[in-house]
Amino acid sequence: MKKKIETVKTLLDALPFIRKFYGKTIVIKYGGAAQVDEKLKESFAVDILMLYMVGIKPVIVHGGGKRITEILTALNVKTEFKDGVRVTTKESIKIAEMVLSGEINKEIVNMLNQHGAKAIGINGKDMSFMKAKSLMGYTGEITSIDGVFLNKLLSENLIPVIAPIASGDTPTHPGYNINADTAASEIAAAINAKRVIFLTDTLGVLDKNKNLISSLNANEIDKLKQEGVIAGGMIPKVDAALNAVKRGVEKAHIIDGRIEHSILLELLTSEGIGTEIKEK
Ligand SMILES: Nc1ncnc2c1ncn2[C@@H]1O[C@H](COP(=O)(O)OP(=O)(O)O)[C@@H](O)[C@H]1O
Ligand SMILES: CC(=O)N[C@@H](CCC(=O)OP(=O)(O)O)C(=O)O
Repeated sequence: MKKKIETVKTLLDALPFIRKFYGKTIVIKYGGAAQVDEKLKESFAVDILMLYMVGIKPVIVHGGGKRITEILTALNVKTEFKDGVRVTTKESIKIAEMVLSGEINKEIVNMLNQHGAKAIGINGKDMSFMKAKSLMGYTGEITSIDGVFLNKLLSENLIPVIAPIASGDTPTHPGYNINADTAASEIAAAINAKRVIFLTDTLGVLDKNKNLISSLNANEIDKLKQEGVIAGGMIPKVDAALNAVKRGVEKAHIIDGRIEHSILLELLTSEGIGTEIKEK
């Protein structure tokens, strides 16, 4: 009996948070360790299901950079990054789409649906909901997102699982590869999400002594980038988080996907993990 009361108390502890987010949209960038470790994949699926079952509307935008690099390397195709963003060639866009929209997207969709959710996998070419122009070869810069379409999916109680490939502007264009952090941020802004959460493979943003920085603003980000403390894949992530809050998303967090149930810890408890990115 005592144990049962404890369970009920635990549930009640989450109530104020559930109330705060009920009916609200949360964009989750699914990347890093949580995307490759089997146990963490399961924990991710359960977290998303929990949000969905209590009436919160998750939207998943996933990465898969490591897997793309693995396949390109196996095929002897060289690949290059500039400031954490892949320079995509005519050859690599096809592989990127195959990996992101095929293998990874369907794995996530299947995992969620097997747990009892109603998830639907899409990329920007579906309904042409996300369009882009060239930034560097076939790496794209998003030009438009159809938020009405995404909201329609949400109103049907579906969980959109989005691969970061955008449609080009001609019938034969192979499309554009978009950095998944950037895509998550633009999508969160387009649908006026309440939160955007970036799951990654570090505690959050670390300082030069490798200590976690719990909160960062635009000026501090600039400084850390100039000093080279924020580098590589963390550059598009902090830029994306900052862009989201500038465009009206209430809060943006970069959190550690290596922690089991990190999403629930962040949203449904007073713990607050990782780094919050603020405008000022
Ligand atoms: N200041 C920093 N704090 C934390 N990680 C950083 C920092 N600067 C660079 N990084 C690197 O950024 C990586 C996260 O970016 P990335 O590999 O693209 O992750 P993801 O797959 O989650 O998008 C970290 O694993 C780390 O190597
Ligand atoms: C243009 C660009 O950088 N596209 C990324 C898309 C996948 C991604 O962003 O994956 P992570 O989130 O796992 O890094 C890439 O090709 O790696």
